[in-house]
Amino acid sequence: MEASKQEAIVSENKRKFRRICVFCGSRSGNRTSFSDATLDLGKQLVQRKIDLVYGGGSAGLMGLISQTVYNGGCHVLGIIPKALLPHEISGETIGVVKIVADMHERKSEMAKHADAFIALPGGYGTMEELLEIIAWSQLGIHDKPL
Ligand SMILES: C/C(=C\CNc1ncnc2c1ncn2[C@@H]1O[C@H](COP(=O)(O)O)[C@@H](O)[C@H]1O)CO
Repeated sequence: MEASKQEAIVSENKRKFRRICVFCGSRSGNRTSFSDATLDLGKQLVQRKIDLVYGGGSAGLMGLISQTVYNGGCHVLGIIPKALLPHEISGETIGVVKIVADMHERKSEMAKHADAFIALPGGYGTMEELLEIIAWSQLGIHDKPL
């Protein structure tokens, strides 16, 4: 095998986080710093060639992070319960959208597909997702960084 190919594989394997799950608001919130932080994170993911796993919504900070990562050329996987499709997705979908049965399956799929979790500002939904993923860590259900 060529040395350059070998180096590429080694550096790829060294890269710990290939897909990060981001929990964030389905609204933009009332401070521009929320959108600024979301945009910064999206750009960081793109710069580090890290793919995004998120809740699949197209509005608010969820829409902003997914659009930023997708436009930057990284893979975006959105996971959304069927019942929420008309509420959280409007217009064209971004990246790959996986439709699941319910909220629990959504969280479990998000956790399965990600190597780590990051929470940005959000509402009760974001808080719930973050707390559950922390609780799963405490219970030993996963050992992924958050
Ligand atoms: C029904 C279950 C849990 C209760 N609630 C939620 N669990 C997971 N995700 C949720 C819940 N409520 C809303 N969400 C989603 O969070 C996203 C951000 O919402 P925010 O309120 O704007 O922060 C959004 O996609 C919501 O659908 C059983 O497990």
